[in-house]
Amino acid sequence: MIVLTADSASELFNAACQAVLLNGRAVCPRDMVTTEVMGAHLCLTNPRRRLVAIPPARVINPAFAVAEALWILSGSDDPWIFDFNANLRRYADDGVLQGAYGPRIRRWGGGIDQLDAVVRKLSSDRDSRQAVIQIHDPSRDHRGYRDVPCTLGYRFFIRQGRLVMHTSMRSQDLWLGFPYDIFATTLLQELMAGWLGVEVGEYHHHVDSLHLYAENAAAAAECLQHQPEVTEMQPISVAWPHLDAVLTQVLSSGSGLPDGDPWNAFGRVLAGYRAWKAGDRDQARKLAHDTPGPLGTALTAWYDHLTPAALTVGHLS
Ligand SMILES: O=c1ccn([C@H]2C[C@H](O)[C@@H](COP(=O)(O)O)O2)c(=O)[nH]1
Repeated sequence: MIVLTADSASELFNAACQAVLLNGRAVCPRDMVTTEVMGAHLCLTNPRRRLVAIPPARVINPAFAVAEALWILSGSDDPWIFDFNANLRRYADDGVLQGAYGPRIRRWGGGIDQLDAVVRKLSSDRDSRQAVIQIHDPSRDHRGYRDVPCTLGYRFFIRQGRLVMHTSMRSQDLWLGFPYDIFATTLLQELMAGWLGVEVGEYHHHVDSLHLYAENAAAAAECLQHQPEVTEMQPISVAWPHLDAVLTQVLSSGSGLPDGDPWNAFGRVLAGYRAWKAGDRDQARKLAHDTPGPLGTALTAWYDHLTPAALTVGHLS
């Protein structure tokens, strides 16, 4: 069991890499060698410091981080997400990621919007311990699909005027999964805090199997030689009744959102990445340059890091 606390996702990521490399044991599920720590409690004290960056050892694709977070929040399982990360296609059955979180969060059992349920629960009982979002679904997750959700669920608590969030994961790939998962979950936490009219509190990430695949172990060790980059994203919010309209706007074109609005920055990052994939490198770099804050810087870093070989095989995370 490891317990780590940090003020930024970058520092938490580096501390977790160190802990897994030092204490991990080899296991081989699905015939893939990993180094694993059983039981990890990772606490992020400032959830707006959600971007993992350990340049040059770990550079993430912020466009995929944004795209995946919005894809989940919008309740989607649409394959458009593969445009932002071609690797995900490998986990699809019938062209769809059967473990997609979005439909489970927004339409559990075909109808229950669990975001709405949490908003209502904590609005009516501020101290409640019942604000749960369930993701693991035994009626679907034992059917043999390739994609079984790694996240079991989320819990939310208002304590000392702040929204504290807990996530439980059965399985976490520290290298490929963690930077994107923590981006999405802490964005959900911040939006939920806004819906409830409270500040953002601590974020707790509980993982059963925290692992590094053998192919990423050397890169994880390399991270320990570099300083974690600490950045903080500007506060973001949207009124609960407007969530779906804003998501649709950002995901379609991003246009019409005011400059300086963090949703506008999300739209630019998505548009920039689409331009990059369409081969318009100048426009892609311009959009990254014009995106204020750490997201724009991270997107430029991602473009700089891409190699021609990586592009040809579509290996984009
Ligand atoms: O949100 C996710 C989804 C998947 N994974 C990783 C964890 C495992 O390495 C792999 C799924 O494999 P199984 O645990 O299902 O065997 O994907 C994550 O880290 N985060």
